[in-house]
Amino acid sequence: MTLALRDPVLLETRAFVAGRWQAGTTTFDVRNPATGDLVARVADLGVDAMREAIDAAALAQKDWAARTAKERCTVLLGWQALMLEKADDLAEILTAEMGKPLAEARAEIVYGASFIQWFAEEARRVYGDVVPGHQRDKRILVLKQPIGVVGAITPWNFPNAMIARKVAPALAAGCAFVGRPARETPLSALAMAVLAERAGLPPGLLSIVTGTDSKALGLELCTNPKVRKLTFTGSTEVGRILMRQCAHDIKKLSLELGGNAPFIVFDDADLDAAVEGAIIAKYRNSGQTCVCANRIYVQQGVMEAFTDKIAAATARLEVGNGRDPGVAIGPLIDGAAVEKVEAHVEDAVRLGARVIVGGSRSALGGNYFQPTVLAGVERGMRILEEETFGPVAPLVAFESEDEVIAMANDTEFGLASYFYARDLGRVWRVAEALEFGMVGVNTGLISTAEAPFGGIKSSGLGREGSRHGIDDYLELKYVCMSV
Ligand SMILES: NC(=O)c1ccc[n+]([C@@H]2O[C@H](COP(=O)([O-])OP(=O)(O)OC[C@H]3O[C@@H](n4cnc5c(N)ncnc54)[C@H](O)[C@@H]3O)[C@@H](O)[C@H]2O)c1
Ligand SMILES: O=C[C@H](O)CS(=O)(=O)O
Repeated sequence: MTLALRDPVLLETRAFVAGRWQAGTTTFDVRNPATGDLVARVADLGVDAMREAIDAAALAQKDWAARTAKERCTVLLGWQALMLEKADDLAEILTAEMGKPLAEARAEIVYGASFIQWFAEEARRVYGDVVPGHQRDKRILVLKQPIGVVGAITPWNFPNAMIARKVAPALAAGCAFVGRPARETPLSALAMAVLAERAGLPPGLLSIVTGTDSKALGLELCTNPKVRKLTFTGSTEVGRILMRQCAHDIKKLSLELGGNAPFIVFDDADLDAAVEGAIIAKYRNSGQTCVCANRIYVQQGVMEAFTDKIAAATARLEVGNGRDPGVAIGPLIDGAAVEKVEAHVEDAVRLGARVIVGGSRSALGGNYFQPTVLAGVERGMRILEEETFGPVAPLVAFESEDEVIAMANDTEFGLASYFYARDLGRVWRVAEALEFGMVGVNTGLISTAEAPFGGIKSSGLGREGSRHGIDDYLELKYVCMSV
């Protein structure tokens, strides 16, 4: 498969390790989920390369931290500018390896770049404290210093933005960064490294170590004492493994994990707005986002009207290759993802749910699944208990506010949640009662660099973005000075 890139150098297949592009001795295939075509063969590196990257990061981090915040800011803003300048090529690469529609891929590039801009600016506002002393001869200072070498492991569903959301605060804070992208989607991370090098990031400060041995590469990041923080985005299951592996070194951890977002439509909602929000929250990235509406609760009085509207909107969504204009639902990442979605639908129907729209694999075959609306979904069906990670909207009826709050909170996860209502008292009550890290009120799209993204319970630890995001890459040092 040949990509039509204006800047073909961006399709880099070597790993970026310790300031050098390394081809390694073996490669792994990256294939287009839409067609199965080979996109590239990428360097398949192992633990030795990971150690080399970590060692180089430890050396480069000292000088980087010694630079002024303004100097770090300037380099990061140059990187951000290059990402925006090359957004079309970066989007082509992203769609080729991950499958999402091109328009969504380009939006992801802009979204990723916004984190680099945000934290470039935040770098200059890492303030410490001068605290009134507890004794006449004492002066209390609180310094904020970079934590050091940061290891990062990222998922395939947002191969640019999930790197950017981590590397930006890390570098802004004065840390060094060693990233290991998902084996399904390494090319976006490597293209970002090409631009980082062009932007003048010092050699060794940023490494992208590509390889298929997730466990060994991850274990090195978890157990190498030079790595002082691990930031992970992915499933809760893997997050638990990494948390255990980091325990020995008491590494600082950021975990952005799984979700099971409720989307609640009350009877005082603007139904057209609720449908618009549900379409975005459910079908963005073909349902493959951690904040997708996984459960759609509709108050009984408006269930029929809402069902008709969301069914009509869903039926209009075009399924196809993400490169084709007008396509809203691209392929899922692989066959296993299709099988999971299919199993959720079959389980729900077996237990009494009704297919309103879609309901099975697309006639296109391969990794395509029809956008689907299910009615009559009830507790006990897998589709409500597990993260479907696909284009299926399960509709669940409810009667009262208390009932739906209890159902919405009845999950181990606590990442995103959404609801549509116009009564002000209800908005406050429901927003405060939902046990999630994020709540969208009358909107289905909440993710932005300005806000703290993250969850509670089994959805993870820490926040990415906002003025809070950089704190996870800093250590507080208390200086007690006797004068
Ligand atoms: N909270 C968030 O911001 C967020 C964002 C995107 C995805 N996710 C979650 O990620 C999941 C989907 O992504 P995925 O399938 O890539 O998740 P995953 O957990 O299977 O993999 C994530 C990353 O971890 C690596 N990995 C897998 N096993 C590992 C191990 N034992 N040691 C070290 N690394 C290992 C993978 O290669 C990949 O790079 C969903 O649960 C989704 O909700 C969460
Ligand atoms: O699923 C991964 C991302 O966090 C989704 S978002 O674009 O940040 O909402």
